[in-house]
Amino acid sequence: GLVVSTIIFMVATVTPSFAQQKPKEKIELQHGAHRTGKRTDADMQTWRTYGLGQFIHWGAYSLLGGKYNGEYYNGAAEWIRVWNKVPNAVYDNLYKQFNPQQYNPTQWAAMAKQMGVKYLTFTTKHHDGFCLWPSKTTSYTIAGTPYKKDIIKPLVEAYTKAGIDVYLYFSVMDWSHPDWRYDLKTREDTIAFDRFKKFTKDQLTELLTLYPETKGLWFDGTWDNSWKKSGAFTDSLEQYLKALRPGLIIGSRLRADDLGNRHNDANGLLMGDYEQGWERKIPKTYADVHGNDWDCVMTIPENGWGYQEKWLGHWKTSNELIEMLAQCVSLGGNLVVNFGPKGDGSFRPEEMTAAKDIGAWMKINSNAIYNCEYAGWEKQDWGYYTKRTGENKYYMIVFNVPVSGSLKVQPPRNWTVTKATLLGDATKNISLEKIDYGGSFIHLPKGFSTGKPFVIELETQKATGTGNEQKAKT
Ligand SMILES: C[C@@H]1O/C(=N\OC(=O)Nc2ccccc2)[C@@H](O)[C@H](O)[C@@H]1O
Repeated sequence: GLVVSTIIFMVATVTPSFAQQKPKEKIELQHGAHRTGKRTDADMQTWRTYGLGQFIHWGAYSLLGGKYNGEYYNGAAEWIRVWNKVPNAVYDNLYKQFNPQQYNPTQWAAMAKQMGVKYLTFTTKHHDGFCLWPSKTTSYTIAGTPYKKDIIKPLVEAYTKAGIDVYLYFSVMDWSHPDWRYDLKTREDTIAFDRFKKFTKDQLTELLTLYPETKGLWFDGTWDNSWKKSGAFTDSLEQYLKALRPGLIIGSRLRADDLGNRHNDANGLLMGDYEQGWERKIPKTYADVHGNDWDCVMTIPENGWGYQEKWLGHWKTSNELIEMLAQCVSLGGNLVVNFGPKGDGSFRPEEMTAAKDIGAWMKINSNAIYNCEYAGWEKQDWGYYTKRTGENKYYMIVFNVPVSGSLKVQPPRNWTVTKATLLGDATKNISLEKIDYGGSFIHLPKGFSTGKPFVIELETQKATGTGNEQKAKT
């Protein structure tokens, strides 16, 4: 009776209630994240302004285009070497036919410039190990092909000259190297993989030395246990590369922490300058972004990054790609659209059309994409908001016009919209009707339709007065 209830009372008062429980203990890590929050330096600020990027996957796999002996591989074309119908010896000798007579980096850069991309990510070496630069670390390089010449140098020069920053993709996993290991199970594995790590560091040193204009490295092929068990090495490698090239931008696919965690360390902190997990998928809400910088890399077909003669499944239309671009920028990220040139260095028509259409749209609407960030306004069904960094300027990127022809805008409390301008056709008379609580309706002219997404630029200011002044019809 009394004794028991007294004991229960005493226990209850000394045991912190669930809500008051101490935060999760921080796990001591030597090789976890060394920075919390975003990078704030100028190089990273520039990275945030890009909005739109181009990925290019090009290599020996481009010669096959996802096809061998008249049959199509139903996986990603740049992975065709793993298809049991392609003998490794056949694949590993393909490079002896690599002779892209239509390779014209100046034309590639011009197409990218017209498309409106601000950065390029280019495959220097994919999982097959074939190097598109004349590396001294292996004979499996462009120097051993009929083409002979360095692919990367003229590409970096042409894109840099066109005002497009260059980032180099590098696959750690290298199927061609005898010391590559998927896991470290024996002492021999560890000895071999130590040689492999030295080889990797040497190749990366070559890339940063030969192409000093490179703004960053896009790592891939780092999901296997061998790499997850090499946390200390991944940490020292990142520090070495950043010392070699101060300001270098490296995403979250390089590192592993002391316990083999990737992207986020055991304390949930991002290891890398931006989150690199958004591959062919886009965050749904701002919460999914966890306060990180991030970009989404996207194929135009459903999957497949290297040239594939037969695109599998659905091919994204230009409007779908533009909507993905709007979604990414509206959530504080960049969209990087992938192109897979053919073995001869030419682009397929669908990719050239996508570049042209996106470029035409960007010509009118790029103010809603470049130098923009997450707006934080209540999302509406008509599309996505972006905000110009450092200014009180907001953009509505509209994909779905309601049957009423009126677009609702609900700024945060105490803010109101003072002006609405249609980009590209300021004469189109759209009218702004103020409604309760700082909100507005933007009325589009009857029968307004551009057949493609359009942008309305909003000027805003802090609301004055009590907020119940007459609804001014402007
Ligand atoms: C950009 C793509 O990157 C890859 N792989 O990406 C991933 O492994 N993505 C991934 C893996 C685990 C979780 C989430 C994404 C490559 O295999 C592919 O050929 C292409 O180069």
